[in-house]
Amino acid sequence: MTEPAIRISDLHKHYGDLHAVDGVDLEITRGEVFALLGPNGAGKSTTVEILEGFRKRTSGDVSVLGVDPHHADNAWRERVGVMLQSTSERSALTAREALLHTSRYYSRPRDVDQTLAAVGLTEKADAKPQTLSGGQRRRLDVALAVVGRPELVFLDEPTTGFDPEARRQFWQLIEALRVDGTTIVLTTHYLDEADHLADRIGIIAAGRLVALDSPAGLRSRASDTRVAWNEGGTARERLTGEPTALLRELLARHPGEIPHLEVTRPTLEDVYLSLIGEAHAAATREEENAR
Ligand SMILES: Nc1ncnc2c1ncn2[C@@H]1O[C@H](COP(=O)(O)OP(=O)(O)OP(=O)(O)O)[C@@H](O)[C@H]1O
Repeated sequence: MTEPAIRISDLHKHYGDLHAVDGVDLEITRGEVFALLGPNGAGKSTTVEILEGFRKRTSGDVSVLGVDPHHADNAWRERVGVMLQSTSERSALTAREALLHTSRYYSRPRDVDQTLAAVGLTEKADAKPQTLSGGQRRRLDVALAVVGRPELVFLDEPTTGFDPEARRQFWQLIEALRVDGTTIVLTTHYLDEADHLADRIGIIAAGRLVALDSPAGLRSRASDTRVAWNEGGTARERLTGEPTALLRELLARHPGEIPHLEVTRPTLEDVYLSLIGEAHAAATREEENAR
């Protein structure tokens, strides 16, 4: 079996009394696109920064591309792409110059102009970062993270501030990286993004991994489908685990069209919100028991 890209075992990070990461176990396979979701303050960035080698852990074992990131050297850095939050903000270099400069640190970099095109910045190649919009600057940050052709790339909230078209373009870039065999770890607050891109999703709440599954696997945890229709001028709605049986019943009652029929499968957002709600309820119970 090949070594996973990332292996985390019983990871803890404490800031004083706060357990920002509270016993996370996780393996991410090579070539996988993995999305880490969770509410603000859940511990996503802390976890990712430990994996990037930028933050010291309190305890636990971490291996990234076979190396403990806390003791990583330049050879390891070359294999790992990191999207820093708006690194490009205060650069005196143009977008193309910044990419060229960064690409020189790598032995097999991507073509700079192709990378600019992949993030939709060709027209802004000669612009200085401070003249770019927030979304464009973030696209440059993404380009800087991938120009070195890393084996593994960390993208922390990569599409925050992107317009819908830029987000679709970013999704295409991720698909292209996936085809290249790049392992991708991204954090996001956009559930549709995780649903669209990720092979697996990890949901983290209060420093603990509360779910780990494929998008389809997560969606299937919500059993109830919403069926809405109109009966005798009154809007009706039912949540059911057996929508087909309900539809048969309705068809028998309505020989023609069922008026205003709507059948809605639960979304990933429904499942996410219910998991986060359960995690908060469990944390509150634990706190009360500890008192
Ligand atoms: N340097 C620090 N010192 C003290 N507490 C910190 C520090 N960095 C983060 N925290 C706390 O640790 C917790 C986890 O923060 P983290 O940034 O990992 O969350 P996150 O899931 O990335 O949130 P967001 O979605 O808002 O980016 C938060 O309660 C935060 O306030």
